Amino acid sequence: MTAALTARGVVLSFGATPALRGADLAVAEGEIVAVMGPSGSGKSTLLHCLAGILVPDAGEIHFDGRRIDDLGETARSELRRDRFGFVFQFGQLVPELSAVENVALPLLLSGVRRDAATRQARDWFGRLGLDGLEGRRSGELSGGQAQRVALARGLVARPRVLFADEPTGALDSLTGEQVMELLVGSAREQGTTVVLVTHEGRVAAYADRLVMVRDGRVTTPAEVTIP
Ligand SMILES: Nc1ncnc2c1ncn2[C@@H]1O[C@H](COP(=O)(O)OP(=O)(O)OP(=O)(O)O)[C@@H](O)[C@H]1O
Repeated sequence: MTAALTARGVVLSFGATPALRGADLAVAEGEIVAVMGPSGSGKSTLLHCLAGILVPDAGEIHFDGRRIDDLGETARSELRRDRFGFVFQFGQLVPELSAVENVALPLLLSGVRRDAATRQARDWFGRLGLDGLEGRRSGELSGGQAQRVALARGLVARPRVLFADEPTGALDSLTGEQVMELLVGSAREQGTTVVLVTHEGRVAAYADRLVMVRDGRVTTPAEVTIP
């Protein structure tokens, strides 16, 4: 297996609160990995370390064979902009922008010209069943529609890795499943590796593999059930 993304012995505390205590995870190229575990166990912190948002106190993060946790802030933010996509629980669309402008944003930030960025962004509306909603602002979209727009924004720049933190957490189960179908379908189509944090078993079931985070460490589900 070629690992796209690896965490080795990652330790991180917030002040006196330990969040990760030696987390190890290797995610293969194109793999969709679900991360589950109790509240406060360190799932989001692990995702943020893998994505170069947080810098571990100890341990290493490697992406594409290159160590990334020791890069400076600018290099890490360029890496996030050029190689990674993100979808969060509440979509976090920019409320002042239209749906299509939100989707085009990552392309514009990467230097794609506005007309080309808008064209590429528009393509996603048909693919995700959002035709006709291009001009709406986030306040004029349902939760499921807003999350599909957020998904389009996360994938439009064809990231190598999509980080999804509770992408269905604010949706009812049917809408959540529709979002997951689109997320997984689109990621597979473009070969995007996915790290998916979720509380829901039925959401995790879309992944190729499930790992558990407990007390700041990664285990497999089998290890958890062995007494
Ligand atoms: N910014 C922060 N400042 C202080 N403590 C934090 C911060 N972020 C997380 N923590 C603490 O670190 C630990 C791990 O948090 P994390 O958010 O990674 O857990 P989680 O498994 O994602 O939880 P949840 O499922 O509730 O979202 C928790 O004890 C949490 O309170």
